[in-house]
Amino acid sequence: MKEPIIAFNQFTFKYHSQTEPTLHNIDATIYQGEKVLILGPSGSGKSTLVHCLNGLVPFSYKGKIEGELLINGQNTKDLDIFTISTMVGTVLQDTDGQFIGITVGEDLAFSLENEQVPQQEMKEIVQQVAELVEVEDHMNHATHELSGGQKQRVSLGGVMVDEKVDILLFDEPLANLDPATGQYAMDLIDRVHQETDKTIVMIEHRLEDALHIEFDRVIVMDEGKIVFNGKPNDLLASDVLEQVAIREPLYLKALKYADCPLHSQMQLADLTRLELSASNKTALQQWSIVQDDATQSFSENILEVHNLQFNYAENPILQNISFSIRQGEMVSIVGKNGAGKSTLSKLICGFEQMDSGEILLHGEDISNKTIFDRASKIGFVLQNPNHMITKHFIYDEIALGLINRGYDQAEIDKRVIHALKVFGLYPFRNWPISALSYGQKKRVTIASILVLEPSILILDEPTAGQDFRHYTEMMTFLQELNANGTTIMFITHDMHLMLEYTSRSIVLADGRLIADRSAVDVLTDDQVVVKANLKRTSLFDLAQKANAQDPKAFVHQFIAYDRKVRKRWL
Ligand SMILES: Nc1ncnc2c1ncn2[C@@H]1O[C@H](COP(=O)(O)OP(=O)(O)OP(=O)(O)O)[C@@H](O)[C@H]1O
Ligand SMILES: Nc1ncnc2c1ncn2[C@@H]1O[C@H](COP(=O)(O)OP(=O)(O)OP(=O)(O)O)[C@@H](O)[C@H]1O
Repeated sequence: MKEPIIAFNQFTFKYHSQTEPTLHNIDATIYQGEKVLILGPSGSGKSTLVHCLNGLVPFSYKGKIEGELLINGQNTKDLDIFTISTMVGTVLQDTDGQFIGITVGEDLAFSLENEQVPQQEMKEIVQQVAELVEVEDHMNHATHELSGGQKQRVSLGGVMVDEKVDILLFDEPLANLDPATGQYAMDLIDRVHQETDKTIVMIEHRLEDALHIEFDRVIVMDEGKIVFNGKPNDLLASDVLEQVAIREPLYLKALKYADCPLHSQMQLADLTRLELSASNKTALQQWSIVQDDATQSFSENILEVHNLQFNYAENPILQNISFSIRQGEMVSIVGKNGAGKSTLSKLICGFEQMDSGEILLHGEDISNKTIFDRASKIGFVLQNPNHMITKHFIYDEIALGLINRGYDQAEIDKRVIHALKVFGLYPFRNWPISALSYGQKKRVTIASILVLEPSILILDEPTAGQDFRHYTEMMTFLQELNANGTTIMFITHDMHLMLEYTSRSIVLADGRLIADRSAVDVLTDDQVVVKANLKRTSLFDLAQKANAQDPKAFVHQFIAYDRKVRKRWL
């Protein structure tokens, strides 16, 4: 039997600024070398739990602790943050808060420098790790010049360099990674685990992607309490995930919709090993075919991009990009980390100036328009909410754009209160933004743009860091907005989101547009999938495994049925 490495005993934690504890009576033991996944809806206390483990609670985030937390048998109340950091390494949810070095190379070398590792050895280790996380071409780049996914890779590399820590904590390591890199990151974490026997604790909303590797245990949290602590297959056979509104792997949801009972012996956590009986297969094949593929017709182009070219210094970032968006469309922009998706959005909104090409809005060239001018027509929601937020209180943040545009107080109140309600933020309206979870902050930033009622809305990964209920609410809200005439473009790494909500996908790889087709067509074209680091949805694989006649129709059927079921939540 392995030794306990982490033990929460009747552990309760209350932030000073809160009236109620965020964590209640947590009892959980994690053993040396275990791989544990922590799930839970937004605001359930997952990050707080992780912060207790790495010492940020109570050293940076003050509050009151009751009960005890032991790491390696030592009570954390007797330890300082430096000692904790020698035992626990963390990849934070917001990677920007974590970078120490100015360049990628310096950042990766930081912990080795602290340990006074000889120069030559340090260089070799840093090079090796940079190659592992595929950032070796960016060693001299400043960390703020990286794309979201590249930052995530450097953070992963940062903890892997650090050989002395026994426990590795990952707070949503997949949030900004493209699907293929996400799988690669999970494999990498698994490999580090196999080679070092470190204890791995991971928080991840993308359950299906996390289950790409085998976890020993899953802990599910809800409202600061543990509601499940057991094997992945047992969890997947239970209805716990449904109760706390966490998205189950799609292939399992499809089995449930087709009335196939799930048992933990069916190897539910791994689609490649999933055991389907003959009757399961028949049930899936008979899944009635509903084509909801009504082709929409759109009128004029609202946005046109012609031969756009953009370099950062000497580096070509976007080359020869041309596409158009029609009034009323909802389009996804997908592709590899660093492909240029965020840069493209910044060029459209005027945060960067293109080197050549043309951008037309309603047929008019907007190249000379300022960011402020463009912002009343084109709303842009950044990937990282902390890059957008400037105010202390939620209400003020959402009202800011309206105040800048000179709306009267009554109109401001009306719009802000409506947005607070729609985004589930009304109960928190008087809170400081610093007391919100990452997902909650993200919703504040989207609300702050939507109150301006732009005619095109561009969102950079709107659902990253959101739990499933908020994901559904957000996407339903965007759909309604779209149905009422707002044209929407969003960047996403979530393949099912792209399939479910957008009729058309623009695919970028290495600065070039490599496909502009229906989402289903994109995801069934293996060449495009490989080139742009995308991933087929598991629904296709399940349909094939069940010998269903038409896997595409199976996916459509799932989307239509699932949408009806989820409408009941709203
Ligand atoms: N620094 C803080 N000060 C005060 N309260 C906080 C602070 N950070 C978090 N909280 C409170 O703790 C609750 C849980 O936040 P936490 O970040 O642990 O949730 P989470 O499960 O990780 O959510 P998400 O999935 O959205 O990141 C929040 O709803 C908020 O009320
Ligand atoms: N300020 C900057 N200076 C120099 N290079 C930059 C800067 N910002 C981004 N880059 C580079 O431009 C390329 C495109 O970045 P961009 O953020 O547009 O990618 P992305 O497709 O949105 O990626 P992700 O999916 O990881 O968010 C990357 O190689 C990145 O390193």
